[in-house]
Amino acid sequence: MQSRLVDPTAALLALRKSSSAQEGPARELSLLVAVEVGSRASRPRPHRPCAGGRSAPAAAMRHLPYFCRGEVVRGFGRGSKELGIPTANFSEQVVESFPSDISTGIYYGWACVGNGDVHKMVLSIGWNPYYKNVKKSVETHIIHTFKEDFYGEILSIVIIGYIRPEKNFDSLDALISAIQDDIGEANRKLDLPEHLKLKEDNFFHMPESKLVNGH
Ligand SMILES: Cc1cc2nc3c(=O)[nH]c(=O)nc-3n(C[C@H](O)[C@H](O)[C@H](O)COP(=O)(O)O)c2cc1C
Ligand SMILES: Nc1ncnc2c1ncn2[C@@H]1O[C@H](COP(=O)(O)OP(=O)(O)O)[C@@H](O)[C@H]1O
Repeated sequence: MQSRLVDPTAALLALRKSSSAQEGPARELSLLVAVEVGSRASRPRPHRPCAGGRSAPAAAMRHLPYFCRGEVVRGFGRGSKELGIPTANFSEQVVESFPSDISTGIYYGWACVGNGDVHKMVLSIGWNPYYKNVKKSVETHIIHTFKEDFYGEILSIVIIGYIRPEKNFDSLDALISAIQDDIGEANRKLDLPEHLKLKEDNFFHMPESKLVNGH
């Protein structure tokens, strides 16, 4: 499934038509969350998305800024334990809803857990060549210290800029060091005024119940 941000009521009606097996508000919310993914075709683009001074693939840039919302699910548990850098994973359904031609690689943007504050983030899209994953994943490291895990919560992100392609590394230390550099780059880029604007976007202030009701 690939979908742009659409009128939530229309999306819900379309989904109701296509899935009659399970009914009820919880089902409606999960379906709607799954489709609440995409760039905003009608939204004026306030800036050209950035590529960290390097040339970024056109397939990365044309989809940015990219808005996405979905539940946080479990991954392999390596982020915290092996890297010391936890990454919140989206479900397979949300990963599949990304444009099929969006470049794999490392990106930066803004993220919000539930109705919490909006924080800087770095994001990895792809197969994690160092670990040779079989399934594509979309993983967000939020540049903030949380008191506890937030599995099952709704993570909202806007992807703004591309940093680099995914790479294999000779050692775990080299991978960690590259991710730390990405975090540094994201930190600097996101302080630019044109990026700060997206932090205030209404997307981060839409309670899920409103989306379900289509208001
Ligand atoms: C900013 C950032 C950059 C990353 N770069 C790479 C990379 O170049 N190569 C790679 O194999 N994995 C990369 N990863 C993915 C990590 O390997 C992955 O997050 C880690 O394996 C944890 O996965 P898990 O959440 O499934 O446990 C990156 C992750 C982040 C957040
Ligand atoms: N700053 C953070 N960024 C992302 N996830 C975080 C952060 N702090 C805590 N977490 C929690 O850690 C989890 C990711 O840890 P990780 O070890 O990568 O496990 P997994 O492989 O299950 O994603 C997230 O799902 C979230 O619940």
